Amino acid sequence: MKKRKLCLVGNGMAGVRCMEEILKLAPDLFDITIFGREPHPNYNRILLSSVLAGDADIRDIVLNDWNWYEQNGITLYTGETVTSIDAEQRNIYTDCGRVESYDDLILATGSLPFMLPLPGIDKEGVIAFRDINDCKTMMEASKTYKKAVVIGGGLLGLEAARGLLNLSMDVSVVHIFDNIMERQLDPVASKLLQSELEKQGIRFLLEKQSAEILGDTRVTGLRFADGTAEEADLIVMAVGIRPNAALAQESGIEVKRGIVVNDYMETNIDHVYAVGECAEHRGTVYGLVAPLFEQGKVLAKRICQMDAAPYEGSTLHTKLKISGVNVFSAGEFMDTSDTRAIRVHDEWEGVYKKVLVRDDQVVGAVLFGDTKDSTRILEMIRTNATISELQRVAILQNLSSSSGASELDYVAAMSSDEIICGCNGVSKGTIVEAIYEHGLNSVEGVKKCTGASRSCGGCKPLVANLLQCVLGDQAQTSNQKEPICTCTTLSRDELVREIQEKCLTSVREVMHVLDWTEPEGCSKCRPAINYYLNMVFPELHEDERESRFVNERMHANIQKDGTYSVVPRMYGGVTSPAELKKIAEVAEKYQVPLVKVTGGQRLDLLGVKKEDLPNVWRDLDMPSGYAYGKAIRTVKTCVGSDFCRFGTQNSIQMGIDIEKAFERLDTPAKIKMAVSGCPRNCAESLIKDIGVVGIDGGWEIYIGGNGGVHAKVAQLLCKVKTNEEVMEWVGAFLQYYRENANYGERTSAWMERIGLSSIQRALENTETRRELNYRIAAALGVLSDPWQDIIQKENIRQLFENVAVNV
Ligand SMILES: Cc1cc2nc3c(=O)[nH]c(=O)nc-3n(C[C@H](O)[C@H](O)[C@H](O)COP(=O)(O)OP(=O)(O)OC[C@H]3O[C@@H](n4cnc5c(N)ncnc54)[C@H](O)[C@@H]3O)c2cc1C
Ligand SMILES: NC(=O)c1ccc[n+]([C@@H]2O[C@H](COP(=O)([O-])OP(=O)(O)OC[C@H]3O[C@@H](n4cnc5c(N)ncnc54)[C@H](O)[C@@H]3O)[C@@H](O)[C@H]2O)c1
Ligand code: SF4
Ligand code: FES
Repeated sequence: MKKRKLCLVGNGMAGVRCMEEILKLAPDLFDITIFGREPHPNYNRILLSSVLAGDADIRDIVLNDWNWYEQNGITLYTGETVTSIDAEQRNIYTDCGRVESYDDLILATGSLPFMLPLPGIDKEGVIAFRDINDCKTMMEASKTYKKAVVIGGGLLGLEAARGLLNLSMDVSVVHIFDNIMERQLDPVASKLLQSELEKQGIRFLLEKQSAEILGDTRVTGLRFADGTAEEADLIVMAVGIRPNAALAQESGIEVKRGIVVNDYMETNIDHVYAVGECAEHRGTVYGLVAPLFEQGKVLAKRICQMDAAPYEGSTLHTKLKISGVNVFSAGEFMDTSDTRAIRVHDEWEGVYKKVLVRDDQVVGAVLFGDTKDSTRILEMIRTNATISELQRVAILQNLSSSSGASELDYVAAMSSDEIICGCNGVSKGTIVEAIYEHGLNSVEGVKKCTGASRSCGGCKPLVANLLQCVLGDQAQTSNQKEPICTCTTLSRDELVREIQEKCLTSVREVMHVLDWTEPEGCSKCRPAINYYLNMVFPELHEDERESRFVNERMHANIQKDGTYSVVPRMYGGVTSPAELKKIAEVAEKYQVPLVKVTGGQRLDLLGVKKEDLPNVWRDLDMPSGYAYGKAIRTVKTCVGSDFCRFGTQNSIQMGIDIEKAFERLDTPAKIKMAVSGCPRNCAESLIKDIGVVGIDGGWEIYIGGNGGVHAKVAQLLCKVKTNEEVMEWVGAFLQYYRENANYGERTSAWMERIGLSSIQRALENTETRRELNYRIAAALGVLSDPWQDIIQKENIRQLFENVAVNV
């Protein structure tokens, strides 16, 4: 039978996904030709945010490489724009003079970024963020220029801003309303997000109407309608998108906001279909991939002349892709007169959750700080589930949050038709079936087979947990190779191995010998390499302060107003009248505006001027508390058996001993510890990286707790009888973490990745613990107090005083 001729205009995410569905259903039905304006094969546009943020490489975001087109017999024309359609003759015409006939035509031309029609818009340095080219322009600009302004505080603008910040630019976000992401978040969540992003270093200019782009040939600033202005070397416009429907309109196809389609993605012209962001369905134009992929499935069936359920529209749901910031929004998010809300707002933990209910049906949700409930709530919205009074009470108190259950418990409790991958609509049941049927044991395998995690990647941890749940130790969830940054293809383990084998002893040497693509590295890899060198060769490698983050270079925490905070070491949180007097005198002498007790039981002198730091340290004459470093921070203690009538162990002394033994030690991420004298746990040992709890006749040691944004309850590592054993196990655990975790990875995340049992297996061997303690002693042996070093050594002090503060 003669194949029908199928043409696709637009080589993007929606069109090519629809083609994949068609090839799955009827691989021999069509002779396929694809036209794409961009000079690339189909790539994952979503991950451009990750490329900009340095978390992915452009080479890794290709979805269908050149071979895929060839293997499927597809003729592909890239860098070629379709300029008109003759629907009567069924011909299309391109800017290269090509004429192509078709039997069926799919339009998937996507969107165009909206550019505000401001005077000066055509100046050099004013761009959108839509494609690989824009991404490259931003990365290039960051090498020469410092000040970026992003116009638009929506999803795209915020992800662009975070990426530019990672590229070491100063970033301001200009937003027209008082609340950012007002299309997805209610005012409470919006303000929480703004505050979190401000902490990360993004500046917000709210309720600002842009009026003019300043500069001669290149942009130098942005002027607002209120007369104020903001300096800018680069302006990124992220104020929304418009369906790219001009080609269709000029060819006589019905267009309103987008190309008008019915429930089968058919336009008003026979044999012409539209899918993706260019299409308007029942008055709605979508700008997220999940609906576009749903549309593609319906169209594929229709075009293959198979029975297809109509496309009836989608529930919108989205997550912001900024690492460390968890934001989810689905369906309705603003309270109305006929909705009632179930709300949780924990200001300590920075968690806000709101679920909107109308007539006992969940119609929307906003989650900030903890988004683990998102799949479950989305399922309720999608299926119009009615909730009982009991469910209403429990809806935000599920397994994932306060009860301390693990991520694995959470995924185990999901029902089989719950969706794991929102972008691609893949359920838990489908993945489990694929794992068994195809013998899959990795996230990559699941991705290839089911499509789960192929788009935004946000569901990867859930897929990994599901694999572990189904396969236990057989699951390969931790050893997938991930380069440490985009300057190299080397993973953390490979880098450490190369350092050891090639005996590399400086950051520069590592970059040179291991063929770094950026000769100076980036803000992600430089501190990481410095840490790995310190860890592998503590005695050989001289710490490279210029590779450290600003707080570690300054040995103090920089504050909002540019001053610093100084936290002296107070072992176990114990002080004395003499010490308190000294601190009070220093605070008075240097007019320290605020003295505060920290969460770790230390005294914090806030607001110290940079130039006063060395003198403050000299006058204090106390060791640094390392409150600024990826290092051993504090050991919090309770009153313990000496004073407390419930105490079974001397927690104060144990805390002091631990702190004295391991102070100053560099670790992949900060380490907080606590010792409680009995299971009442007054020192909150169970939310610390290491928590020690006194019991009758000994101690319990807990690991992997976290009291921050990603709260985690610590898990029991072991029970021991003596104080010496506590020191031995704590030392071994610390060194094992130092040697195996990724730089920047807290113990809680590391443990979630590799599993408690693998740590227990490694440390249960006495000989291993002995060797680990031997190596930690070597690392500790070369450390000295940094404050004293700066005071005593003139050259370091000068260096310190001249250091450029680069946040
Ligand atoms: C930085 C960024 C981050 C994003 N993050 C997310 C996210 O986290 N989650 C999410 O769901 N969505 C996200 N999106 C949105 C998502 O990428 C889009 O919804 C999706 O790519 C749209 O697919 P599409 O095929 O309709 O359009 P596109 O992917 O834009 O593809 C259309 C293609 O058609 C080509 N074309 C247009 N006209 C012609 C012509 N006349 N001839 C030939 N070729 C033509 C265009 O050059 C383009 O390559 C993000 C978008 C960006 C830019
Ligand atoms: N994580 C994700 O899901 C994700 C990430 C990036 C992009 N996207 C998608 O890409 C598309 C583009 O994103 P977007 O953020 O540009 O679109 P958007 O329409 O979601 O947001 C644009 C924002 O710009 C603001 N704005 C409008 N005019 C302005 C002006 N003159 N000055 C300042 N601010 C102004 C709006 O109030 C709005 O908040 C959307 O479809 C979005 O869903 C999604
Ligand atoms: S944890 Fe136990 S020993 Fe420590 S203060 Fe509380 S009750 Fe007393
Ligand atoms: S949720 Fe986006 S890829 Fe799975």
